[in-house]
Amino acid sequence: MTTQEARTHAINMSSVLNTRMTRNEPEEISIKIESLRLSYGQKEALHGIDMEIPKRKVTAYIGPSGCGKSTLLRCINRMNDLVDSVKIEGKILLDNENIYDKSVNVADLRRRVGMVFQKPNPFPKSIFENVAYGLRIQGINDKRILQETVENALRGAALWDEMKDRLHDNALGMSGGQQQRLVIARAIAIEPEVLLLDEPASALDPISTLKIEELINELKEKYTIVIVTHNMQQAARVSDYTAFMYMGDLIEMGPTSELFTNPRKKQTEDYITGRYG
Ligand SMILES: Nc1ncnc2c1ncn2[C@@H]1O[C@H](COP(=O)(O)OP(=O)(O)OP(=O)(O)O)[C@@H](O)[C@H]1O
Repeated sequence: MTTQEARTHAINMSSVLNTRMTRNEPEEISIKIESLRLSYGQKEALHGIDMEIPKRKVTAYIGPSGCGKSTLLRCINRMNDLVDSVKIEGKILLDNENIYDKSVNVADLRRRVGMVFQKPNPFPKSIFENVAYGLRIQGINDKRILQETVENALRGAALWDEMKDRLHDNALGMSGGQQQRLVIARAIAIEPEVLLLDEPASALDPISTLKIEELINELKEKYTIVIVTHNMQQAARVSDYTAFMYMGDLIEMGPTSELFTNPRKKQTEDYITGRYG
């Protein structure tokens, strides 16, 4: 990219941000990551991350492929525990409790910290049963409670109006964008505190992407949201805070408007102006 192109790119980014205010007031913190190191076998993928994630805000992780965004995201609900060779040191405090403490029940943790992946993964069941799933595995089978929860979750995921007459149809018959909102409804049905979104819109068309972005904006009223995205415009549109990662390190984190218009580190500037990545 030429210097002129980089400048134009930066101007485009700042126009995405032009309605956003710089935030300096202290935020309530939901998640505190302290000296987090993670290795897959002999290879260290996170080299000691310290980060504070504000409550009921959207925090975006950006950075070049392989820098550790998804790995860090998966640490927040201990999904990496499922990888055989993994070794994790450090702490992640969720409301001041270390989620890596031996006393922590991982199933409880995953109820508090829901996750949505890049590819929608509904179960081959009805729309209703997909959303009710989390309640059913908690042993809740009361019809009235299930109906109320499913309706609220579908409303919360902006799907109710589209789906209210199709609740007993198979979820696999929905479009990709609808399936992704269904998976979000499934996640919010059990009222988590945190929602982790790993590139939730990268497999979707532009209109479905827009719907997911609008949804994220609404969901942050109730949930702390952390999103991994490859798309810097998307990070600029949906997030309040952005963390730029590079090769297993957190390079800088700050209010999105500041990070994109006035990055403190040269590596961040090079990345957001498209010089690498
Ligand atoms: N299950 C795994 N086993 C071994 N190595 C892994 C595993 N998952 C990720 N890695 C390695 O850890 C590093 C960080 O990967 P990660 O997927 O977290 O990066 P990322 O920034 O999310 O990348 P992308 O944007 O391409 O998804 C990479 O070098 C990757 O190859």
